Amino acid sequence: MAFVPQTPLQKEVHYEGNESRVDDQSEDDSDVNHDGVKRTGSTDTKHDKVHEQEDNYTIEANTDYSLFSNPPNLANIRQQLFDLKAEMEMSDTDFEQYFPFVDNVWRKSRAGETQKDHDGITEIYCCRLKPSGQAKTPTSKPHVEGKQQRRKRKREEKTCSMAMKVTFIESPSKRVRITRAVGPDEKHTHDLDYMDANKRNSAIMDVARREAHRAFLPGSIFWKMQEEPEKMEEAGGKFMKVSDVRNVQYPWRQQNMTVELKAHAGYSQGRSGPRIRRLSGSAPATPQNGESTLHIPVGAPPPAPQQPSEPPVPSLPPGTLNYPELAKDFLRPYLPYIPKIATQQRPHITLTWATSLDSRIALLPGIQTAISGPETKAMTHFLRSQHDAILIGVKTAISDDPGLNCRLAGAGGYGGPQHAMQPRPIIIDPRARLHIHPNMRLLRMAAEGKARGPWVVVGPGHKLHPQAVQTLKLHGGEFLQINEIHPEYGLDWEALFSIFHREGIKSIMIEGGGKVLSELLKHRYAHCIDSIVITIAPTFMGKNGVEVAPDTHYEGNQPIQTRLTDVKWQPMGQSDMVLCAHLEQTRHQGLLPGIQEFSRQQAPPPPANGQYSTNGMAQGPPPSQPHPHTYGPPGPPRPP
Ligand SMILES: NC(=O)C1=CN([C@@H]2O[C@H](COP(=O)(O)OP(=O)(O)OC[C@H]3O[C@@H](n4cnc5c(N)ncnc54)[C@H](O)[C@@H]3O)[C@@H](O)[C@H]2O)C=CC1
Ligand SMILES: Nc1nc(O)c(N)c(N[C@@H]2O[C@H](COP(=O)(O)O)[C@@H](O)[C@H]2O)n1
Repeated sequence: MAFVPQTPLQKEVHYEGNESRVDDQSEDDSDVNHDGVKRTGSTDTKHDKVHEQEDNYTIEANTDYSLFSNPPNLANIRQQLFDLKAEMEMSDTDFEQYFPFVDNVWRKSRAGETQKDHDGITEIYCCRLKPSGQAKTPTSKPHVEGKQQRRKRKREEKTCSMAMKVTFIESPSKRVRITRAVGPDEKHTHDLDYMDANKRNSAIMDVARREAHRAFLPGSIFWKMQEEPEKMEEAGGKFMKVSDVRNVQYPWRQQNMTVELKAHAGYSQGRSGPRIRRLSGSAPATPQNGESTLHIPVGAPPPAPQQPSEPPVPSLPPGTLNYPELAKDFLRPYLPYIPKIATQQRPHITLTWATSLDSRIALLPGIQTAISGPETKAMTHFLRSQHDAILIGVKTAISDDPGLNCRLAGAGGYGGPQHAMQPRPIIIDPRARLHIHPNMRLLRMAAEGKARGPWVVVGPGHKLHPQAVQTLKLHGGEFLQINEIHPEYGLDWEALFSIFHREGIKSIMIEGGGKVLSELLKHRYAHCIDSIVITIAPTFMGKNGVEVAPDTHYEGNQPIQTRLTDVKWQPMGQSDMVLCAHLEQTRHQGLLPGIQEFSRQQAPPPPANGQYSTNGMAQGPPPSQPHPHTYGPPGPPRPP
C-alpha cells in the first residue's frame, strides 16, 4: 500500500470502533461496511493507514452550494419510520428515498423471510439491535438439532426486538405499505439518537461520499456539512465525525493516491466547530449570589416556582452542581481561548488536579482519595464544561471508576440539551488493560445521557476483545489505536495531541493520575501545556502516596526548576487553595504567542482593594514577576 508521506502532524490513528456498527455480523456474514472498509474487533484493519495531506492544500474558490438534498419533512418521517406507531403508505420512489435515512436502524431480514401473497411482496426488517439468536422471525426455519451453529460474534448489551413489515403492493400505483411486524405494545428499547450515535445511515454517508469523490479533504467536507446543522440533524448526521468522512473516502483514495486534495472556500485547519463554540460560554447563566468565599453554594438551585400555564420544569438529577458566575472570573485567563487555539496545531492543554501539601494525589496507589471540598469540586466541573475532552491514565480509570462528566446544572443530562458542556472522556491505556463492561460508571453515565462515550487510546499490537469494542461503540465511545506509544519510551504526547486536534478536540483537561501528570510536567512537554489549575488542600498524605513530580531536569549538569508564572492563588471553600498558572518556560521561549495578550484581555479588572468584595473571594498576590529558574548560568536554548 502506498501512503501519503507523514508529516509530524500526520500520525496514524486506527479506529477500532469508529464505524460504530451495531449490525449483527453473523447475519450479513461480512465485516465489510458500506465503504468496503474492514472493521474487526482485533487490531487489524484494512484501513490501517489513512492520512490526509492537510498541510498544503488548494482552496476551491466556488463552493457556495449546499451538500444536502434532503427529501421533505425528513425529520418527521425518519421518526415515524423508527417508531412505527401507525401504518404508513408511500410511493415506492418515496420509500427508496427515505429508507436510506433509517437503514442504520433497520436491517432486512433473510431472503427466506420475503413473502409473496395477494397484496404483493412483503419483506421483514428487524431492528439492528435484535440479538442474533432472535433474528429469525416465526416463519424462519427451526434450528436443526445437533447441527453446529455458526460461531457468532457476541454483540452489544442493549437488545431490541422491534421489527417491521414492508409490503410492495402490486398495483399500477406502486405503493409501499409499512407496518409493524410485532405486537402493538412492542417498542424500541432505545431512541433514534442512540442508533444515529452508533451507526451512520447510508444517506448521510452518501452526502459525504459525493464530496469525497470530488477530492475534498475529509476535514473540509466535515465542516462544510456542519455549515447546515439542521439538515445534518434531520438526516441523522448529528454524530458524524471527521473519521467517518475519512472512512467513506478511503476506497476512492486508494485508487486516487496522487490526486491532491482540496478544501472548500473558508476552510482552515484550525477552524473551530460547534463543539468548541461552547467554550465561549454556552453554559446557561447560573444565578449570582453574594455569599462569601467560604460557602459557595454548589448544589443546583431549586427550580423556580411555576406559573400554572408553564410546562413542568424537569427536576435535576441528584448530585447536580452549581458553580457561581463570580467564581469563574479568576479562572478565565487560563481557560481555552478559541483565537489562540486557532493559531496552534494542537489543542489547549490544561493540567488540573487536587493535591496535598506533600504533592500527593492519593493516599496509596489505586486508592481514590477525596481531597477537594465541595466548592473546588464544583470548580472542577466548571473546568470540565469548558474543555472538549478530559484525559486520565488507565490506573485512575481502574482505581476510581470515575464518571468523567460535567454535572453542572445545564449540562447534558443535568437539565441541558444532549451532550451540552459534556467533555469527551479519554483514557490512556497503552496495553489495553481496562476491562470494558457496561457497569463502568463511565458507560453508565453515557447510557443515561449524562456523558459522552469514552475514547480509549491503546498502543499497537493489542488484540481487543470484540465484545469490548462493541460495548464501547454502543455507548458512543471507541478505541483509538495509535502507534505513538512506544513499549519502552512511552507515549509521544505531542503526537497524541496532534491526533486529537485533527479529530476536532480543541481543548483537553488532563486530570491525572500521578504518572500522567508527572510525565507532562517534564521539561520537554512544557511547550504543550497551556494552563495549570491545582487545588491544594491542607493535608499531608505521606511518602507512600501517589506523587506528582516530574523527573529532575538538567541542563548540562545543572538541575533546573520548573517554575510557574502568571500565578493566581484563590482561596476557596473551607480550606482549599486554588493555584492557577502558566508554565514559565512556555512564555520564555515564546512558543505560545498570545498568552500574555490573552491574559490581559480576558482577566477581570483587578478590584481596587485587591479583593472581590461581592463574594468575598480574596484576590491572591499579584502575578509573580518573571523569576530566574536557574541558579547557574543559562543553559543553551531549547530546540523548538
Ligand atoms: N487527586 C486528584 O486530583 C487525582 C487523583 N488520582 C489518583 O491517582 C492514582 C492513579 O495514578 P497513577 O497510579 O499514577 O496512574 P495513572 O492514572 O497516571 O495511569 C498510569 C498509566 O497510564 C499509562 N500512561 C500514563 N502515561 C504514560 C506514558 N507517558 N507512556 C505510556 N503510558 C502511560 C500507563 O498505562 C500507566 O501505567 C489513583 O489513586 C487516583 O485516585 C487521579 C486523578 C486525579
Ligand atoms: N478535583 C478532584 N478532587 C479530588 O479530591 C479528587 N480525588 C479528584 N479526582 C479526579 O476526579 C475523578 C473523579 O471524577 P468523577 O467525580 O467520578 O467524575 C478522578 O478519576 C480523578 O481524575 N479530583
